[in-house]
Amino acid sequence: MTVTLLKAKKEQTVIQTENLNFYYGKSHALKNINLDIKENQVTALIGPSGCGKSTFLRTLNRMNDLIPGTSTEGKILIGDLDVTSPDIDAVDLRKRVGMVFQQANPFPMSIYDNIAYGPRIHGQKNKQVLDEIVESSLRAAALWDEVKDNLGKIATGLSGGQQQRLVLARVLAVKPEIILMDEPTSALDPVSTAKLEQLIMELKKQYTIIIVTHNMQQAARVSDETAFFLNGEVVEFASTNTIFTNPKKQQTEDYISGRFG
Ligand SMILES: Nc1ncnc2c1ncn2[C@@H]1O[C@H](COP(=O)(O)OP(=O)(O)OP(=O)(O)O)[C@@H](O)[C@H]1O
Repeated sequence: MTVTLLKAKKEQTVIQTENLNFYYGKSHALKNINLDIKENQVTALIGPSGCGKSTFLRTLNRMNDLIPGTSTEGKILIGDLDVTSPDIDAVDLRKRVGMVFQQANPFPMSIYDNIAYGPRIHGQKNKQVLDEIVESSLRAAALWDEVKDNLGKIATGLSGGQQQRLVLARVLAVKPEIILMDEPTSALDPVSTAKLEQLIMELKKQYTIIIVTHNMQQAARVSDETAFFLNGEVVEFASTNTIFTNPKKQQTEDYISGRFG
C-alpha cells in the first residue's frame, strides 16, 4: 500500500502542456507540444541548435512575454494554474518556477544580498529569518562552506562555478517548486560541472527540474526523462534510458549517435 502510494506520488505530473504553439512574429518556433513533466524528476531537453528548447523553457515561466511580437497558443498547466492565462501574476509565477541561465548572472552586490534579494522583494524584512534563508539556501546549493566567512563580499568576484551555485541558491531562497536550467554548465570547467550535476541529482528530491543541455552524457547522467526536440517539435519523449539505448524514432537515434546536430 505504502509502496503504491509512494509510486503514485513520484509519478505525479506537475507541468502539462497541451497543443502548445509559440510564435516569434510569424516564425513558428514551437509546434503542438504535448508534454507531461513529472514531479521530483529531472527532465532533459535535447536537440540541435535552434530547435526550440530554450523557447519551450521560457514559455513555462512566461519569460518570452518580455520579447515583443511573440504569441502563444494552447495550454500550460502547472498544477491547476493556467500559465497562459492573461490574468497570471508573472512575479508570483517566477517565484514558483525559478530559472538558472547559461551565464551565471549574480547581481553586483554582496553574496548575502544576492540571496536575500528575492525574499526581501516578497516582503521578508526580519534579519534573523533572512540570515537563516541565506544560510540554508547556500547550504542547499553546496556553496556555504566556501563563502560563509565572506558573505559581505561582492558576488561577481566568485569563480564561474561558484557564481552558478550562487545563482541557484538565489533561486532556492524563494522556495520554488520547479527549477528551469538553460545549459547551466556550458560555461563551466569539468570539476564545476560535476559539482553542479551532483547538486541537480540531490535537489530533485525536493524540486522538479528541467534542464536544457547539448551534452548527451550530461542528459544521460542526470535526467530521468528526456525530450528530443527537432524543428520546434518534440520528436520523442521517454525515459532517458529508452532515449539513449532504444529510441523508437530514427531521428532520435541519428541525433544521439552524433549523425547531425
Ligand atoms: N528573441 C527571438 N526572436 C526571434 N526569434 C527567436 C528568438 N529567440 C529564438 N528565436 C528563434 O526560435 C527558434 C528556436 O530558438 P531556441 O533558442 O529556442 O532554440 P534552442 O534549441 O534553445 O537553441 P540553442 O541550443 O542554440 O540554444 C530559432 O529559430 C531561433 O532563431
